[in-house]
Amino acid sequence: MSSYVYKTTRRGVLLAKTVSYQVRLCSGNFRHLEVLKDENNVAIVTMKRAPVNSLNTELLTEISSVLTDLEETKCSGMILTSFSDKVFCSGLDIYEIFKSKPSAIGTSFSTLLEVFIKLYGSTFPTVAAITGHAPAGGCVLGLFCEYRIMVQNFKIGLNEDQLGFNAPSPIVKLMINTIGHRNAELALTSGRLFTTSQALQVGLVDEIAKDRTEAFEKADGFLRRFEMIPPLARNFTKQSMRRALLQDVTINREKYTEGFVSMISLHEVQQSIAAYLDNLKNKKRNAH
Ligand SMILES: CCCC/C=C\CC(=O)SCCNC(=O)CCNC(=O)[C@H](O)C(C)(C)COP(=O)(O)OP(=O)(O)OC[C@H]1O[C@@H](n2cnc3c(N)ncnc32)[C@H](O)[C@@H]1OP(=O)(O)O
Repeated sequence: MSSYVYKTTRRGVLLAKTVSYQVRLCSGNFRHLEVLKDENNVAIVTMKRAPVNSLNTELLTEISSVLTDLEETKCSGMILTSFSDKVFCSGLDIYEIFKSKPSAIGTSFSTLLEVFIKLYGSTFPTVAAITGHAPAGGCVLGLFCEYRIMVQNFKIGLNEDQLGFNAPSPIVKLMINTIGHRNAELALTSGRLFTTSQALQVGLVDEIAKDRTEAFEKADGFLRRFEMIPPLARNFTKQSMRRALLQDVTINREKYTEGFVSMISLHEVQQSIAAYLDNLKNKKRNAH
């Protein structure tokens, strides 16, 4: 078997071309995720929905159920990453929000908010090893984590305005909390995608890695910071800092979902998405 297994150890992270007997698979049968746990109960959750990890409802539901499993099994930390060395996650599956029924758009967005609540509010430390581009919902997944390490020479950001709609308010708040009001306003209104080094400068990511292996070493380093910190204290502090936003999303999930569906269903927005998709296809054609 030739799949790679990333094994965290006290001395760092080994990238081993092996099926490691010390790493066990998390329970659950996932189509788009690989979930490994090491002997310290650190989980490595790898999204593997080819080609670009677009977040359809199925993938979002799988992420949500892994998060429940990790809480139940008292996971001591989680690294979220991608199978791809080019794309971390391309955001919501555009085909679930383009020319789709309101109910499908609603389910997709509501499931994203479910992941928001569980990942942003997790009791265990979380880190995103961003091994490639992370536009829109891809950036959002990273923002749900506590720390972001991004491989150099990719792009990340909330480019929703380029698609013709705006990022909903809890996502805007998350961005403001991360990069500050001024930077967030400038970035969001222009749908800006930052290069890895620009993202570091503005605080959208916390560290840069030269490649996947270094990203994992740094992710492991982040998790090891908490080895000597009592988990209960750490979690109380985390929850107290995140409570306001978590409560807002939990209480208003339905309202935010309805708002998102209404916005996406607008004729002008659907036209913008169509133009964006054309542009994406043309770029691809011109590249060949
Ligand atoms: C703010 C939060 C509120 C709502 C949350 C989120 C909203 C969203 O997330 S909307 C989605 C926004 N996403 C994007 O704008 C990303 C668009 N994609 C890209 O920029 C590039 O594809 C990417 C840089 C990710 C990768 O580039 P390449 O490696 O060059 O691949 P291709 O562009 O050739 O793409 C391959 C294949 O995948 C399809 N694709 C890409 N992104 C998506 C997507 N988000 N959903 C569905 N499908 C996607 C793309 O069309 C290609 O398909 P084929 O042409 O059939 O091969």
